[in-house]
Amino acid sequence: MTFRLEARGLACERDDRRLFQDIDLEVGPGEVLRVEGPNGSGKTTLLKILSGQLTDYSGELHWCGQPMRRARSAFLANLLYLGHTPGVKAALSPLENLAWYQALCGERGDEAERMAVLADVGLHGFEDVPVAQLSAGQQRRVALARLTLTPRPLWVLDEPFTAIDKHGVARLEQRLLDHAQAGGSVILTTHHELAPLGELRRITLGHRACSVAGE
Ligand SMILES: Nc1ncnc2c1ncn2[C@@H]1O[C@H](COP(=O)(O)OP(=O)(O)OP(=O)(O)O)[C@@H](O)[C@H]1O
Repeated sequence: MTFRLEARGLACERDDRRLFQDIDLEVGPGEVLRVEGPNGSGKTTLLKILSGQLTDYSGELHWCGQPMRRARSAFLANLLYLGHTPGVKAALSPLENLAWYQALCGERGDEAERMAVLADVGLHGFEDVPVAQLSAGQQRRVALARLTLTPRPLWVLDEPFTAIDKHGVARLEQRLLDHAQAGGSVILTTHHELAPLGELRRITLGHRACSVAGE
């Protein structure tokens, strides 16, 4: 699996306030990049830019050496983005949510697969309960089930550990590590202290100059 997301000279302003500037980064197979910074420093904004959801920025984004505007459909076919809210439909059950995700991705899947993935994220017995009746951590787990259900090489995850219990955190850390070791890559934000995650690099927002460092 060969792929590379590159950003050169990224800068973004909101309401005449510069959030970040001069961001250069590259992410490829086996790599994990953690975006750090205090509340309001622009982490979510940067992740939305890197996942092709925002276009009001300056600088350049390339996917596999091609400008993003030309590579967009190939890029999106390789991307799995999970936002800082679970993004699940409250009126639907976990099973129905996963079927809906699969339909959005143009996949049919089957119910046995969805049941197995939900059991894997600790939702056995809750498959048919409306998501509105699940706890915050259980709702997050429905979203996290997509990591297994919709295999994609590049994961962009905004605060994926939010509301997850201690055991779930350890499972998710292992899941991120396994993904990187299998040749995938992860860009994430988290206020949670991470266990060692292979090729972890950090980019820190919230200073006049942004910094990128290895572990
Ligand atoms: N659509 C928008 N319009 C105007 N301002 C925005 C918009 N989106 C974000 N902002 C502002 O940009 C700043 C950065 O927001 P962002 O959500 O990227 O920060 P963050 O680092 O992810 O914060 P947190 O750690 O609290 O999640 C905030 O001050 C926010 O109010």
